[in-house]
Amino acid sequence: MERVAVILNPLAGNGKLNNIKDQVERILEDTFSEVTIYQTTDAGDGATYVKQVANQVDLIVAAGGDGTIHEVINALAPLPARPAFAIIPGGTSNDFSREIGMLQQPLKAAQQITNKKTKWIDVGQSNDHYFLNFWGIGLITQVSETVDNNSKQNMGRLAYYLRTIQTLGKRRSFHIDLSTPDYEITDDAVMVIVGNGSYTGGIRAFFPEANIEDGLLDVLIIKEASLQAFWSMLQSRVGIEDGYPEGIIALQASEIRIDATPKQAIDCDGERGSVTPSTISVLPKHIEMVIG
Ligand SMILES: Nc1ncnc2c1ncn2[C@@H]1O[C@H](COP(=O)(O)OP(=O)(O)OP(=O)(O)O)[C@@H](O)[C@H]1O
Repeated sequence: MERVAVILNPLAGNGKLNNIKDQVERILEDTFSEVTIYQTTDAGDGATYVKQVANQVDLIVAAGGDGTIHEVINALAPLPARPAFAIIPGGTSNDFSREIGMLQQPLKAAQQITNKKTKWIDVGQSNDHYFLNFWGIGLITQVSETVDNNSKQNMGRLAYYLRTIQTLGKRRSFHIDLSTPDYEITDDAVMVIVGNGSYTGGIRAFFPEANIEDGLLDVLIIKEASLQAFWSMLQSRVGIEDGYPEGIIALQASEIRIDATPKQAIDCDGERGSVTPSTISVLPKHIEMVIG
């Protein structure tokens, strides 16, 4: 692992990476023989750089918030030959960087990358979208939509959960037909979440036991009646140790087909994707990831 491309969003996290990009470069250059920093100037640049450099480097480092990570992984995952991937966290939640044990100070994360410790990790796929953390419909999409930048900067990850309280009053249930190799479920729900990693909005809220190497996705179906109990549980413990409240269906699967009536907008890792119906599958050990 010698040739490294760093795709860096200088605006991420209110510009915090912009001030330290030279230091990041120096840290990486002490270990890797070839380091090039590509700064994004607009949404979409991250994907363009991946396509340009993927077959010329051994490692792509995405430096930015979850939006940048999502863009880079979506360009990387479909390639037939994929360089290794690493993250320098620079945003608000930095969900997947937490999952793989990266320190949250960007310079410390750059230092961790020089250890070249790697792991092959699973990637989730929903139609032609890829996700590292979660796929969701229902309440979770309303939460992502209504978290504005001000709230994010002032309150960070808590913003997602404060918004959830506000959104609880506006929930609307929908009908789902969900099937996996082992289950057929027809029911009403206010939220369906499929997890690969265990972090959402910076905390291990929904899938504390998720494993990114097991070739399985975790599914949670939350019904209207169980929503308040579920929310109380998240607030009180921020993690699920003793099982889920009644009315919540939890299962694991390698492939999930889901249709919803009315159609639901899909959120992948906090970014708006397509709409249902969707086939969600896991690509087992699809990416070699540098871990902390
Ligand atoms: N220079 C840029 N100007 C405008 N948009 C950019 C630029 N670089 C990247 N983007 C886009 O901005 C979006 C948000 O970026 P990113 O997630 O890195 O930062 P953030 O919003 O500060 O982080 P977080 O979402 O964790 O709060 C991404 O979807 C990315 O494609």
